[in-house]
Amino acid sequence: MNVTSKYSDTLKKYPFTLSDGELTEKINKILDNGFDKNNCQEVYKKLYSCIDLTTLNATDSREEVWKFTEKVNLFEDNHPNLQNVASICVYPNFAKTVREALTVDVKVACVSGGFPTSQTLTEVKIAETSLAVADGADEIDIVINLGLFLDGEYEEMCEEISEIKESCHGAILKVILETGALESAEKIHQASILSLYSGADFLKTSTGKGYPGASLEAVYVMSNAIRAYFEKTGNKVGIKVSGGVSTVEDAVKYYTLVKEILGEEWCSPTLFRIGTSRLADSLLKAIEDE
Ligand SMILES: O=C[C@H](O)COP(=O)(O)O
Repeated sequence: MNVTSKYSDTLKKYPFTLSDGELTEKINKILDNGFDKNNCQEVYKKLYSCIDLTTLNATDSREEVWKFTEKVNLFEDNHPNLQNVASICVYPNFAKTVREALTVDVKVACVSGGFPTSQTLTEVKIAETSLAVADGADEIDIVINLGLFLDGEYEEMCEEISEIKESCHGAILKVILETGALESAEKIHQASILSLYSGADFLKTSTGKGYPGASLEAVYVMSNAIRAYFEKTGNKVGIKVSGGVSTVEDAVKYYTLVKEILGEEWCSPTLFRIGTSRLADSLLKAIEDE
């Protein structure tokens, strides 16, 4: 058996049969039953602790990233009863700055691998990842090679992810599917399965750059892929919702889908994250308003 058929065979073990109409119906049913009970202060607090607080601007500088980190440091003095965000997510050239500035127990996450397009040489992706980890990154967020995936070149796509995983040297690897660039729910399902079998510790929806961000459909499909993979292998992989998540209502909807599909165990920063540059203040306001 050659390697290409290995990945095609893996996909055959995870058939996808939902029509778009059925997908919408299933999502609506989960939200009708679960949204109201999750729309409460306890969940808002949990959601805050699941945030990957993100700054990914072309204009980011060491000084700005340092100030960004200081706000996270001060959070615990100002909100002694709340759990801090899970991580600060930056470009890899700021790993050292965040690591040096952090005085609280929050992870350093770096986008890598030619983020956000993933259009660079594998060797560059590996070097970028190793250097970010050496500079203090605990977590690495990379995008799949979308061109390879859409061309059906699964072997090359998966081998590259596995090689980058090795260059993480134990850091958590989040694999971004860029779901807004995929053509169907079935493609999102297939990209999920391939990424899971390539060593992803988290599946992540979107980069927040250039394509539509997270959607309920994507999170439903990815959560079900993670569940099916867990049932077959016993491996628990996390899910990160990102790209355009800015309202408390949207965050609670995503939480509700993940909780109903994957269960309570997935509802903590170990297995659930929201990557966002905009949600934190709204969530904090909702916590303080209640
Ligand atoms: O990885 C996280 C995303 O880039 C954040 O996207 P956002 O700026 O739309 O919240």
